[in-house]
Amino acid sequence: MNASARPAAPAATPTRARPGADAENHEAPGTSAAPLDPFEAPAPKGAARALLRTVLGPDTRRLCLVVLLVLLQQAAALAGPLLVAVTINRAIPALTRQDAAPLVIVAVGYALCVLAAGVLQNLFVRLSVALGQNVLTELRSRLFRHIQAQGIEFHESHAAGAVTSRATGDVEAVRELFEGGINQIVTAGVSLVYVSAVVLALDWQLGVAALAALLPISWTMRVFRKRSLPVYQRRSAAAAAVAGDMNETFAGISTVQAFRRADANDRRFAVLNRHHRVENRQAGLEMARYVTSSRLVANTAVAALVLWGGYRVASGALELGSFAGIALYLRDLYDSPLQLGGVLDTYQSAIASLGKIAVLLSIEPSVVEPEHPTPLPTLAENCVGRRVSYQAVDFAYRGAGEVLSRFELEIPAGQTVALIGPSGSGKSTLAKLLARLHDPTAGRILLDGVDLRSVTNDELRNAMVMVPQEGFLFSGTIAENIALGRPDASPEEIRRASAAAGAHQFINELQDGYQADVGSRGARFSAGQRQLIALARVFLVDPSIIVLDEATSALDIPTERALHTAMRALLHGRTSMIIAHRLSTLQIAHRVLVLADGRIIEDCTPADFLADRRRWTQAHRP
Ligand SMILES: Nc1ncnc2c1ncn2[C@@H]1O[C@H](COP(=O)(O)OP(=O)(O)OP(=O)(O)O)[C@@H](O)[C@H]1O
Repeated sequence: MNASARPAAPAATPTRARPGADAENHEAPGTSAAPLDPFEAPAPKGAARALLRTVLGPDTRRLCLVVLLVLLQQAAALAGPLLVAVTINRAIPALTRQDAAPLVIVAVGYALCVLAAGVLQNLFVRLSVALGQNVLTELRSRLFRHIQAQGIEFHESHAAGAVTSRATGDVEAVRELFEGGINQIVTAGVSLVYVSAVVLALDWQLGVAALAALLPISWTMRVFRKRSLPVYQRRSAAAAAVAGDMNETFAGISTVQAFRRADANDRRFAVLNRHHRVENRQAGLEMARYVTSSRLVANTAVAALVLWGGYRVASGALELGSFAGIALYLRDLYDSPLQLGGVLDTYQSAIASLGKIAVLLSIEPSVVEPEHPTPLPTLAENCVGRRVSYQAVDFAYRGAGEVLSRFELEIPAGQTVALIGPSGSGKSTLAKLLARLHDPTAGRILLDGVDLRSVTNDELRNAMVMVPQEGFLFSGTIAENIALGRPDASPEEIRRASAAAGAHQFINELQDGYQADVGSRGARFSAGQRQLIALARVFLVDPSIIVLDEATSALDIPTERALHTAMRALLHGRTSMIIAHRLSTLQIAHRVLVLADGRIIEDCTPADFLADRRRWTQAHRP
């Protein structure tokens, strides 16, 4: 359903309905009853990490190398305070005894450490960026393939924007983690272990006290993690709702403007946008609370340790150098968890996003490739059509009532059937089942005796083409658009197909002919021209079965005539099902089926049907 056609208050998809409604009712989003839609389901525990493991799988060796580099880099980078301790405890007393060697060794060691830390850091960043890019590329490819493989049901029931947001916005959150977050997490983790060991080695008593202060710091971190995960999940859903609303509105901008929906849309968008702001602020507040409380604990601990350490030096229990080294290390020690907390924001966001990506990737397509395919019988000579049989077909859309019940229909090979009937009578459902955009809930549909579910996608692609009502043109040239179903077609084949469809003349009159750019969604062509291009596509594929949803837009008489001539030529000998929106189209058909409430109420010839034109009006009465 289009944004513009939808009433302002309740939204069509759960993604959008929830945030809007929540913002108005001041309820916590996500606290309502569990959603039926798997797309909206919370990620199962561990799903995000499991997904990360599978995408990181091929890069395990590179990952090990990154870890090794971090270990070495941190050892070099954190050597400074240890060298200060050695300088005070050993090198300076040696110098007072005229022995400069220890001081020179410490100075050279320090310089080497600084150099090594820089070089290793550079290598580590390069490797981890490459690793991150591999993960992101793999995630995007998986998502694109998976979303594209979903049945039409999935796409009809989810706002394109919400799906796109998961494929772009959520991947973006993972990108942030890989482009800095992981660096910091790994560095902070390694530094924590390393500094703890050195501090304990310098003075175990002061070391134990310093480490004990890590407990309250890590407790504040755990509280933050627990509180922030749902906040980040809600923020991510709110962002998806905003993206979804924008996407849908702009996709249907002509209807928005035709129905003067701009103000109503502004109001609805304002609700979603406010909700997004509230969730964003909430996430920011969580972060601020964490930073303040953990810093307070850390600074109090440093003050207490310096006091006790100073007292131990004065009493001779601790060397001055060791005390200085520990004091210098305290900053690194307490900064590590604080730093970890800082990047936890990125980490939590990324894990929430990975969870949502994992949920999307776990949704099984409603129409799947057969495990044990059956090939379609070879067509007899001079026969281009195939026999179609609907046998005891039941069908219901997800979450909706039954549309077809024990539906039976036989279409002999080569017959053109026109479907007519009031809106909602099941014409499109019947056509979509034949094109295998959905599978029957029960019963089966056969092509020359073979169940559609047993035919491979490759074979089906060549055997059947569905021409939707709106001839959608993709960005690119006209030639590329005509060759959509057969990208390997030669320019001559493309020209012949468009000539057969009656499109050659107007294409030829364009400045760049077949190389003309179609522009945004083919807006530069009339509805009739787009239909002719759509028919040319079908000529090129040369299928045995055609399912055609006739365009409803009014065409002028010459274009309609051209379209009918093209359709007559295209359908000749093939089995076809046309959802007829024009009385004149019935003349192309061999048979007319009148549907009502998912049943055939009349099965007759066009001549019989047309004998009484009033029946057309009756058949189309909603
Ligand atoms: N995606 C969907 N989800 C749920 N119900 C649907 C969906 N698509 C169609 N329906 C319902 O199935 C029934 C048959 O719809 P269908 O689109 O097949 O009718 P139609 O005869 O083609 O109508 P129209 O001429 O208006 O296109 C209707 O009650 C409709 O509301």
